Parts: sequence; structure tokens; C-alpha cells
Amino acid sequence: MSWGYGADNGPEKWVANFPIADGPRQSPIDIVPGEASFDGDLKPLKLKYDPSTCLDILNNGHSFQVTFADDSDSSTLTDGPISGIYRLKQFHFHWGASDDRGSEHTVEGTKYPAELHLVHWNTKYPSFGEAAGQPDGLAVVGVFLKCGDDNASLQKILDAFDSIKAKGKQTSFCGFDPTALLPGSLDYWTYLGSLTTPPLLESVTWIVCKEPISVSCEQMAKFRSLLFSAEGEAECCMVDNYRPPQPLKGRSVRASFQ
Ligand SMILES: NS(=O)(=O)c1c(F)c(F)c(S(=O)(=O)CCO)c(N[C@H](c2ccccc2)[C@@H](O)c2ccccc2)c1F
Ligand SMILES: [Zn+2]
Repeated sequence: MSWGYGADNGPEKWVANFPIADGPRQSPIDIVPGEASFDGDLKPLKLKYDPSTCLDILNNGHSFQVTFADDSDSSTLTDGPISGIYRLKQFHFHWGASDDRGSEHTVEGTKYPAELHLVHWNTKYPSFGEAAGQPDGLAVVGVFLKCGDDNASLQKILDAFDSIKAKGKQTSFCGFDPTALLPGSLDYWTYLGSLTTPPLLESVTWIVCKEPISVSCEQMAKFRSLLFSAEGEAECCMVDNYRPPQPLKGRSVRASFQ
């Protein structure tokens, strides 16, 4: 059985096939603002996305992801805590079965109903796959979602869900600008961590925005209409696809704001 989020193949079981699950720089973590150290050398995040590089939307059986063409520097992350140019490869979300949980990072124990991850790779390496194996290979921007006003930008994504309900379903999705999913303030916390799904590679510079974006409760409910299961299989709702916080193991978390 491959990894997932169920009782038999969920986060507590991943270490059996992916021993790095108990490694020194695993993600996500619980962020304690009072213990984060302000670093005046941290630059503002610079995110430049070209909507024409948006390719498709896919239900991959763990989450849904929107994939971008990454054969040029059209959609990039620069500055912030990183050096060099990182290209946007895909974004995806994690969410709960109810509004009281769903995010991967937590803030002093507070769980948000969902969390957006924008995955970028360091162009000093020849490809995403190469970069994913390097300690400075990936940079993921995390944005918390909280229940509140309707989010018109998110609605465009949700409107595509009917064509990707089951695992393996994919549909073209273009002209989407992920900038529209970013909060007003780009204040962030940053720390060295890992992918939060197998292969759990310790190659991620995490950049977690302090300010959440809002989604309506109806929009949150739409996330839960996706399926972990493929067509023809017993239906299994795609919910609680998040890994719980992992031990900090002496790492420091820096803040870009005071
Ligand atoms: N929270 S996280 O950012 O660590 C994360 C996830 F939590 C996550 F669910 C995914 S996923 O692709 O939706 C399903 C698992 O691969 C990816 N997807 C990765 C990925 C695949 C293709 C292109 C970009 C990112 C992940 O599958 C991956 C990364 C590195 C090497 C192999 C696989 C991911 F990066
Ligand atoms: Zn993720």
C-alpha cells in the first residue's frame, strides 16, 4: 500500500518506508512567534508570476496541484531569505474534514482550515528533480486560509473541481495568476525544513506568511468534495491531507517583521 493520510498509511507510518521522517529538519512545525528572531537582513519576498505559464490542474490522489511551465524564468521567487532565482513548479493545498483543522504549519498550536503551498526550485540546479535532492534546492511559500469572506480568485480553481473529482483526473487550466492568492502583507517566518509528504526530502527553505487569506465556509466545503479514490473505487473524500507538526530539533525560526 502506498503512503497516504489514512490510519494504515498515514504520517505515523511513513517512517517505515521513508526513515528521513525522523530526520533533523522535518516539516511542518509549530511556529511560536515569541520565539522567532527578527532578522533585519531578510529581504521582502519578490514573487513574479506569469499567468500564461499556468498549464493544468490535477488530482494526484494526495492533494490537487496546479502545474506551471518551468522552462524559463517567467514565474519566479527571488529575494526573501533565499539567494538566486527559484522557479514556480506547482502549487497545492492541504485541508481538514472540518474548519477546526487542515493546515500543516500551526501558530502557537492554532490550526487553520487550510494551507496553500507554492513550490519553487533553485535554478542553480538543472531541473526540479535535481534540486529536490539538494539542501537549498526548494523554496515553498505557505499561506494560511481562514474562514471569512468569499475569495473570488480561489473560486476560479474551485470551478475546475468537477473535472478533477477523482484521483488521476486532470484538466487544462490556464491564465491563472497565483499572485491573486497572496495576502496583503508578505511578512513571513522562515526556517529550513523538508517536503511534508514522501519523499520528505530535507531540501526546503520554508517561507510561511503571517497573514492568512480568507475563504468562505462554502468554498472550504468545496475542497472536501474531491476524492482520494480513483473512478470505480469506493469513494473516499479528500480531507485531512496534512502532516502534523514535527520536532524543531534545535532549528531557529526567523521573522521578516518586528
Ligand atoms: N507540502 S510539500 O510542498 O512538501 C508537497 C506536498 F505536501 C504535496 F502533497 C505534494 S503533491 O505533489 O501534491 C503529492 C505528493 O507528491 C508535493 N509535490 C511535490 C512536487 C511534485 C512535483 C512537482 C513539484 C512538487 C512532491 O511530490 C515531490 C517533491 C520533490 C520530489 C518528488 C516529489 C509537495 F511538494
Ligand atoms: Zn504542501
